Amino acid sequence: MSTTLTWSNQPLSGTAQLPASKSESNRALIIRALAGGGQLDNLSDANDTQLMQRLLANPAATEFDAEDAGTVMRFLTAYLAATNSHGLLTGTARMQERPIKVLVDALRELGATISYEKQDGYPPLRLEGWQMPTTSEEEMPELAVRGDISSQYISALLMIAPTLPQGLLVRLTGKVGSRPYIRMTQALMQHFGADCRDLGSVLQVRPQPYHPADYTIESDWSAASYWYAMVALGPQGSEVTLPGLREYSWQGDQAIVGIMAQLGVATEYVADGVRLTQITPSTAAIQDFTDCPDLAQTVAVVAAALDVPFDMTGLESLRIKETDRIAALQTEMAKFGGALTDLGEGRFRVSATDFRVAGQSVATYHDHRMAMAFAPLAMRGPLTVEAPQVVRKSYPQFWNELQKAGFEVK
Ligand SMILES: O=C(O)C1=C[C@@H](OP(=O)(O)O)[C@@H](O)[C@H](O)C1
Ligand SMILES: C=C(OP(=O)(O)O)C(=O)O
Repeated sequence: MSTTLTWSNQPLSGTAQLPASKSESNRALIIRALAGGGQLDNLSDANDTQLMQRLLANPAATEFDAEDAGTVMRFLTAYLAATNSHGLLTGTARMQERPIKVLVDALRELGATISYEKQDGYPPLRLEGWQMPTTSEEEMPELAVRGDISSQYISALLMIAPTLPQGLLVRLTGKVGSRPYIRMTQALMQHFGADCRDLGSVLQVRPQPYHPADYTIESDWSAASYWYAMVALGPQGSEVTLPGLREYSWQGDQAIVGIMAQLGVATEYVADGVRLTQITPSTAAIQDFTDCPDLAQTVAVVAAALDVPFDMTGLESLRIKETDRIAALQTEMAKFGGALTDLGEGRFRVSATDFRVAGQSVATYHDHRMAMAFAPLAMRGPLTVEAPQVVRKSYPQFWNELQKAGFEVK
């Protein structure tokens, strides 16, 4: 299946609906389950969140399928271990290639019995209960956890920490990627009454139980990035309003505001969200994506289409996400005249030679962000997106919203 997109040549205008943040939603669901209650408003309709809800609703199951959802796989591993559950935790073929050893090693140190069903270090996992090691009464267990593969391991450990008899001290080692996601975890934990402290490379959680609390999930800043791209690439005068985004956000992908200011989009905070308008883009730019890896695809495509030479660093984690996002970007950008060149030492350069959108077909590699990052190119010419249903992972209404905004979606 594929979807063909065409744009009318009119400026983009109006209001677009975003999904709620899947990162906030999936944390709130885990923490609420540990807190024993609380009202969550505006939970995401993303498949990743619907899935988390279904799996948490049936804790006595013997098999849990996290599909392609990284947060579900990682957060549930810790949650099921800490709640002394027994069962198999599995996922898609790609999920079985996404590493989980750092988290499993940490949980084993804390007393969980977990084994690998297939390949060491990767799902599926067999969980066989939890036995706290006998340490002296007051001793807070301390774990050294590397931060350079996925922050989701650290978030997963932090969220279960208030339920451990002595709490937990996590000492982060190496380069720490996706740090804002760790801060979001701590913020939500605190909202539900946990005592967690950020001492730089040491994160401390005291054994103080969660209490039920209510929370309204913010809209998703990563999803907003695709509307930034449409304003950047749209005809002169394009603008859009995105409700549900907050000026003081827990989401690191709010970094899109500063990045897109360099690529021709101004952000104004309005009563209930943001309004995006066009401004003149920079002639060249550089950006570190260590804190906001999910924005990399959107930005690479826009920079190439605008022919703004753009240097990107901090892309290490992109190779182990829904697909190898570096390879996928390189292959698909080349179809239009764009390039993402590896300059070595972690630096990539986006460039373009006669960038043109003229009916090309974009492959999506089971990756929602490949579909959504390339779709805005349709503002510049007709475009086909293969396997368009991939967007359901984080933004099921994406194509409907494009249609409402004036795209022909066939
Ligand atoms: O904790 C989270 O909600 C997420 C953390 C990030 O992953 P990594 O920590 O693996 O970079 C991000 O890419 C993912 O989409 C969501
Ligand atoms: C990487 C992503 O998700 P996850 O790691 O949770 O599968 C994403 O949504 O871009």
